[in-house]
Amino acid sequence: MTTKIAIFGVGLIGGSLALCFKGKPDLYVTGYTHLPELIHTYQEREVVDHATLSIEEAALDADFIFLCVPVSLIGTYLDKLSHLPLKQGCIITDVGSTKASVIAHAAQLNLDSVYFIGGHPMAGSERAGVGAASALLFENAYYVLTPPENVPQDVIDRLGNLLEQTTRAQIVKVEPVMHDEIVGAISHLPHVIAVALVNQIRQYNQENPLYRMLAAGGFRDITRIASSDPIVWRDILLNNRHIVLSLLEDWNSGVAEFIELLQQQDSRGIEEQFEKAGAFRDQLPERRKGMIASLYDLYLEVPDHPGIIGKITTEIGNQGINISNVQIVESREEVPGVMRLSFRQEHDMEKAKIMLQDQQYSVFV
Ligand SMILES: NC(=O)C1=CN([C@@H]2O[C@H](COP(=O)(O)OP(=O)(O)OC[C@H]3O[C@@H](n4cnc5c(N)ncnc54)[C@H](O)[C@@H]3O)[C@@H](O)[C@H]2O)C=CC1
Ligand SMILES: O=C(O)C(=O)Cc1ccc(O)cc1
Repeated sequence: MTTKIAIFGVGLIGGSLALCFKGKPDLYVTGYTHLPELIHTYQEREVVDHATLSIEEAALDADFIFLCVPVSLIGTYLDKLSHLPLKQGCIITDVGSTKASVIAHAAQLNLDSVYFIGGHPMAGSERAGVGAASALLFENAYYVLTPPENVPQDVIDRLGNLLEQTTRAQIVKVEPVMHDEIVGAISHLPHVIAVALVNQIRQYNQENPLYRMLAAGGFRDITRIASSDPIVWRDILLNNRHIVLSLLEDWNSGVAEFIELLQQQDSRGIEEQFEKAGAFRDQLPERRKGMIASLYDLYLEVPDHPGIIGKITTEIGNQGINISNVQIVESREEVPGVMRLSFRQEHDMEKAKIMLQDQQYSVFV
């Protein structure tokens, strides 16, 4: 029997889930959008089996409904769905980056013979929209579920099994408030810091453009998440503001401690800060996808020939290897330029490296 899945908001996360479900035996995916112009985009990109502007058409016969809209809209769609005669046993879930307020909202609704289970795939990227969606996004990542106590285990398993089998993520159950505290610290706080840091440098750069010119790999890497979607992040930060505010106070204390160490020229104290941080960081799991995604970079020397960038990227594309980003780090006349190719998957980077080395390029990881 066909299992019908409705996705509300086929953007980065909704589109990636749709790509995980679509084409699997006995799964049929309908994408709902509020924007007529997106219907064509969904169809052209073949992310869903069917696209619709009608909430009823998407929801009424669905076995699973995934709410993949910005956090401030999850409650709005839950309200709308709660007034519809949904299929008995239907599981509604969301992918929002905060959980406590969504769970509290759902608990107040009169959901008759349907279930709500909060969800949060702990993987993503700084990009937004269906164009950035990928079936591989959640592979080897954690996928948090926050089921309310009154949801039977076999219902939780139904959602967990669907997700594990299609996304290849690992399901973990976490209590919603604890989820928001931990995710606040490992994801929301780093996003605020990255944005504040980039804006600090942006101001210096207005006086002197050498700042941007000289900002190389390290700065770019630690600030990648500052390019995240403003609407999605406005919603996340406002929704989790009490936790983020408390984390920012702790951050201020950490900065004040550093100021003091520098004012006192406390050499040992500065060393200790690096030692403690390094020891903790070295214990982070290496191979698993974390909240903040890695990019795998390859560098290669390229002669300054017209068309060379197109040639290299096309050859890599022809091998079915996905490039996430391309940048020319340096290119001057008479001097070979250095091209940086970034990949989301380590195995893509490895495949590209071997292919380029076979073609006699100088390649560095
Ligand atoms: N960006 C990331 O890496 C991650 C995001 N999330 C969560 O996933 C959710 C979606 O975020 P993304 O996919 O990143 O954003 P996105 O911007 O790529 O997708 C949002 C989708 O919502 C749709 N949408 C916007 N307003 C709407 C409305 N009024 N009615 C119906 N649809 C509407 C958009 O058309 C788009 O398809 C958010 O709740 C976010 O917190 C969760 C994990 C990772
Ligand atoms: O770009 C990155 O690495 C992220 O941090 C992606 C991300 C954004 C929001 C989430 O709730 C989870 C993951």
